[in-house]
Amino acid sequence: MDAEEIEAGRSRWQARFDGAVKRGSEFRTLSGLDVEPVYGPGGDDPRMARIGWPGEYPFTRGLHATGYRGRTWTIRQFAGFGNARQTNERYKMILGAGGGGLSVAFDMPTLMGRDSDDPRSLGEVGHCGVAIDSALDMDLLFDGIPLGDITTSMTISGPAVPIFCMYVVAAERQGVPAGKLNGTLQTDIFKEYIAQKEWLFAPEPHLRLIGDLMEFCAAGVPAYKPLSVSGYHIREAGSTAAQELAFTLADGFGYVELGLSRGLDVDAFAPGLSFFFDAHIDFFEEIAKFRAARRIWARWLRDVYGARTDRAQWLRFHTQTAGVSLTAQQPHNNVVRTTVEALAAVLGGTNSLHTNALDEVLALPSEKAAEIALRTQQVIMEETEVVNVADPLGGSWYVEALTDRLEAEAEAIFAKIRDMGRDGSMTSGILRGIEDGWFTSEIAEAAFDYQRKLEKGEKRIVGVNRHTASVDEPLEILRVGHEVEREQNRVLAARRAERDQGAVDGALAAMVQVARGEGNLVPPMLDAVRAEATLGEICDALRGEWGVYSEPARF
Ligand SMILES: C[C@H](C(=O)O)C(=O)SCCNC(=O)CCNC(=O)[C@H](O)C(C)(C)COP(=O)(O)OP(=O)(O)OC[C@H]1O[C@@H](n2cnc3c(N)ncnc32)[C@H](O)[C@@H]1OP(=O)(O)O
Repeated sequence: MDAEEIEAGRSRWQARFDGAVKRGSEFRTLSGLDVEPVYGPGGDDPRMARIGWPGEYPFTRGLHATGYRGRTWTIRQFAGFGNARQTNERYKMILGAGGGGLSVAFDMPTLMGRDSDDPRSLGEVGHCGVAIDSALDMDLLFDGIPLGDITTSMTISGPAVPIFCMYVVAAERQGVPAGKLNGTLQTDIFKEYIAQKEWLFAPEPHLRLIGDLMEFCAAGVPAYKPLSVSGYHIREAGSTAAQELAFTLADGFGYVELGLSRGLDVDAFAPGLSFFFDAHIDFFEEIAKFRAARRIWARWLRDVYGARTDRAQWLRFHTQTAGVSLTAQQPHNNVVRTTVEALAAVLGGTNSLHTNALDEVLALPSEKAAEIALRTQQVIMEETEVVNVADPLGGSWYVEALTDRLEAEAEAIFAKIRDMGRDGSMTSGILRGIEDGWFTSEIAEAAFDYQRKLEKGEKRIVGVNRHTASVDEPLEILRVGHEVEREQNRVLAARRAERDQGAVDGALAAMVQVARGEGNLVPPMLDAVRAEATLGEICDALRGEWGVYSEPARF
């Protein structure tokens, strides 16, 4: 790109910047030097066609001309344990301490669409997240938290749609219509088959449910993001950065194809697709990964899927620091790891961020550890001045080269996935890759390779294979007692006794009727939830219709 074109780009950026709302008017270094909102080349730079300016295609440098001068990222700490009341208290603590949004962690029975009193739930209720059995639990979870004023993320994929319905019903009971809700539901079933392994049904009925949800939200809940396409679980299962990038974006393309196959307008539904990435410990590689992700997504959405609006081309993402990088040995050092990873996410332009607690490798975070994790973000946001300049590493020879390299790696993987399918679509390739165990074995190979390097000492972790002597004291960790399960089951039994069983049975039967045919499942599911049908009952009714899915055994 020649100097004239670069100057034209700079003027477009300037006009956008001037017209946008900023958080302040003076942005300086700690010692008082004025800083520009963005930096670019002084003259000719052939890389500029790929890099561009913040706020314009291909969005390598961020979605907004103002970067974090317009708005800083959302501090969104993932939290949930015990019952809805206990978690509600933690949310109030997070919001009181400056958290900007909420993020619900559900317990294992809920994630698998089982009630707390299901025999399979024994010993798991409230352990890795909060137990939610019915809309009444959702009411308690957000008691005193106005759902019309806050964005809430809910991390659940197998039973995402019934949980969404409970959220909508809890909002209705607060007097907030569905159309006013803003937030995110994970829903990403591809990554369940690929990495996390928490599905309910075979891919086909799951994709039908997701299509129903996309359709429902595009029509009536416009600000809501019904899908958060996740690379986090893929990376945490052991993938490389390039695999995380490529598998996640490929999954995203699969959901775009799903929307298109339902006859939806890409400019209407694509803004509802958001992303979720891992921020691992290799600082520059992670920054490059985030920048490459935005660029690839914008290009594919525009050139392959025909999106015309910026919002449909935007890749918005949440980041969580890498759980797998934390160590049980010398756990206080985890604060340092998390800080470095969080800074990478911020320099990569994350829209929302969770910082892990130092004890998360041992248990769910204690209140003190959760506070330190939150304060870590606040130190970065308030003290370091990194929020003054958009994409501050843009133009770095190293970061730009890594961004290009990751993009090229991802493109090669996309081609492989497409080739695996029957019809050249990404969806067909993904489904084939799932069926053949291709994704799982690619990730396993990468994880094995890393582990071998760690054991040979080629990769180093402080406290694990380097600098192991320590004056560690045991940490006090959060324990969820079994009385939580007993109490949850007592309350559930009482609710079942009090509700109108005829209404529940009728609503479930109506929902099954739609499941058997072709209508949208969200409205009848909402009715079942309003009648106080439980999560397990709703999912069991669908299991009765669609069966369950078992992964083909592979050696
Ligand atoms: C590991 C664990 C497990 O499985 O156990 C998990 O999965 S935990 C998984 C946890 N997952 C999550 O927490 C997912 C969180 N995801 C999200 O919150 C969303 O999907 C998100 C990534 C799009 C972030 O949404 P958000 O509301 O926090 O932030 P946004 O970036 O959308 O910003 C909010 C509004 O401010 C606007 N805005 C932002 N920055 C600017 C700026 N500089 N100038 C002008 N406007 C701006 C945005 O356009 C938007 O408005 P407008 O809307 O009008 O455009």
